[in-house]
Amino acid sequence: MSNVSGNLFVIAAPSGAGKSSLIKALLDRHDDGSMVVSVSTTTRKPRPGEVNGVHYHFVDEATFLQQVEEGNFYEWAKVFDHYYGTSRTVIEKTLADGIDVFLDIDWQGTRQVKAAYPGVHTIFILPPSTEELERRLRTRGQDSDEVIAKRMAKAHHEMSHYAEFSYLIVNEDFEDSVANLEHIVMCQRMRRSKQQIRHREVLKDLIQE
Ligand SMILES: Nc1nc2c(ncn2[C@@H]2O[C@H](COP(=O)(O)OP(=O)(O)O)[C@@H](O)[C@H]2O)c(=O)[nH]1
Ligand SMILES: Nc1ncnc2c1ncn2[C@@H]1O[C@H](COP(=O)(O)OP(=O)(O)O)[C@@H](O)[C@H]1O
Repeated sequence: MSNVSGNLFVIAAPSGAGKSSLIKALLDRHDDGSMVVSVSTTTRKPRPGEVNGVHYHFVDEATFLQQVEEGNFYEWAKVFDHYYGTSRTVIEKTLADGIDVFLDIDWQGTRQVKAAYPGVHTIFILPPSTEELERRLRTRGQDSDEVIAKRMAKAHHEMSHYAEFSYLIVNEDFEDSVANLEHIVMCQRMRRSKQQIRHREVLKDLIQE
């Protein structure tokens, strides 16, 4: 167990802007166990290729609402007619172990996390245009026309909350966006370790305060 707690990052975006791909690319670059993405619980049905426990914990509505009652969620919200929530114990334990945690959640959940954990770093991902957003949803090829239409209709509302976030990344060139995301994460890591080292005895020795 580390004596330096991990950083908490929220990454939000309209569906299809690229947040899951960006988080995955960043985690692939840092596969030393120093950062993880939280696996949410949802009542949405799995898409082809999605694995229970890896992409989401897929549950029915009664199970989800029971977990709400039991206070198991750090935050939860209804998005696109389905419930989504973040496990409380996983977040708290992972951060306490010194591991950085990413939450891929919507603006409603972000508000709850900011209230519970003011030190959270919030990042919003924008697509370069509405047309490109729709193109990405279509090329992802995992949602029906009806679902895509619903997601596009909600996109402007989701994007209208961008100013509630500390950082903004326009995901045009994918590699540039991963580099920007990595920069934000590394800067926060350095700030955090500097803050925590300040209180250590060893530093007193080094600078002979
Ligand atoms: N509040 C909240 N939102 C979540 C959670 N998990 C996923 N979401 C959001 O729910 C929305 C839909 O997610 P999903 O169905 O996977 O679609 P995708 O974003 O298009 O891949 C996205 O905005 C996610 O960020 C969660 O645990 N809490
Ligand atoms: N910068 C980019 N340029 C082109 N396509 C992208 C870019 N970023 C992501 N994509 C593609 O857009 C689609 C949606 O990305 P995804 O990560 O699933 O979005 P989200 O998690 O925000 O819903 C995927 O097919 C992904 O490969």
